[in-house]
Amino acid sequence: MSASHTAMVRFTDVTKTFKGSSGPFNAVDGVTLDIRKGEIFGVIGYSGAGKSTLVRLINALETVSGGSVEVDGTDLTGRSETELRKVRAGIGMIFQQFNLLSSRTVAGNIAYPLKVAGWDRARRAARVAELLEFVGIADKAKQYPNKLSGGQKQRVGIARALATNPSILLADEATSALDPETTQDVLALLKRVNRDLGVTVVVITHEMDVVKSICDRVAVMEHGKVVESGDVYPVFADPQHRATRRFVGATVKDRPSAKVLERLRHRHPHRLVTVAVHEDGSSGGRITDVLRDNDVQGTVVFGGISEVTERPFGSLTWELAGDDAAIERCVATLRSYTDVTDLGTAANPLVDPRAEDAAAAPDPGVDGSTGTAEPGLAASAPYPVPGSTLAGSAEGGTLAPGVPRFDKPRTDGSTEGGAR
Ligand SMILES: Nc1ncnc2c1ncn2[C@@H]1O[C@H](COP(=O)(O)OP(=O)(O)OP(=O)(O)O)[C@@H](O)[C@H]1O
Repeated sequence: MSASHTAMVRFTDVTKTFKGSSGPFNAVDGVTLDIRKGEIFGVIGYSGAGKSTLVRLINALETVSGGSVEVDGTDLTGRSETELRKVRAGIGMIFQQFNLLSSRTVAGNIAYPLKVAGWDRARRAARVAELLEFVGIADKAKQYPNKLSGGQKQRVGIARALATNPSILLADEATSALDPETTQDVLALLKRVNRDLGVTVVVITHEMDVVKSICDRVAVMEHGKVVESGDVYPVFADPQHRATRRFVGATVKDRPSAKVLERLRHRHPHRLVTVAVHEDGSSGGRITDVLRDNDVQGTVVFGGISEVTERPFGSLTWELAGDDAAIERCVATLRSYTDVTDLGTAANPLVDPRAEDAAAAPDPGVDGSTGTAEPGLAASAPYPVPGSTLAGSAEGGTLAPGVPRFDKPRTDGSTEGGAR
């Protein structure tokens, strides 16, 4: 559904202090943020960043130490338990481990919150049938949770969370225990919950892929603070904070890391430049025009294009060979309409700070300040483009027949021609 600009949740200078083993610390530290009615909002951060605490403040499972949280216009500060229960009734929640009652059937799990809310048997049965249909597991009504797959369990969790018609759904790492294919199915269901039912969805995750797939806007958290927030596409296209660059780099994997770059330079000693492919997806054709007009030979030696919020996103790294002045003219022209990162030549190498940040991305389960693990490297994707040559020996190997052209981005979110 299209989001309005009215705040469904408003955090104003919110702090949550816990007692730690070495004294009090702020798990949430001065957060000011609006989550709009009707949007899918992502909160991303490494383990311990404060995401769960922030979200638990929305349904008053935690209370603020400072600042205020408003839900649909109601300030939660100083409310009685009875008043908070009313607010909570409008908020559903799903969890990584599903939290289903093992002693109840699927139907029994979904009916449970309706029973608590005092619905009579006939109304409960009708609502449960409707929800089972909506989440696509009508045939599993009489099964017990231990007979279900992870994806089916999460569908039960979603149906249960939606039972009393909440206006907000909080999803705390809801796909983290699922395989990639099931993750996509559950994310598609969350999108339907948002679009068809008008529910505002707040997604907590440590995976930028989740944000990339379904979120309208995102907040990046580190050490209790929101370090960056905004519409998902611009955050991907121009990440400002190091933590954001790490998340983006780890999911898109379109830029060669220092190690890969070193190998590329052996095979491609001429000028290397990384050219961003954004929004309208037309930069591919324009690059070849610019090269042709300046009599510069271009070869794609690395790259990846996928989709972010259903728009093309990624970059291609080119080797440019020709007259120095002509190459400078090409780079200047390309810079007039897209982002160009100059990687220099084998003799005069330059680094890409974004690729460096991505390569330094820690394991998602680890706090961002301490990790040093390197994410998997994308194999490069050499493929022919009009007016340019193919890097026969480029990183990552051979040219598969039918490899799509770079100006036709794939829609499955994967790196073209490369392992992910
Ligand atoms: N009730 C509590 N008492 C004390 N410390 C807490 C409490 N709840 C959370 N914390 C601490 O607050 C910090 C933030 O935790 P939080 O669970 O919000 O982070 P997170 O980003 O959701 O991480 P994860 O993905 O690992 O759950 C962590 O250091 C955590 O140990």
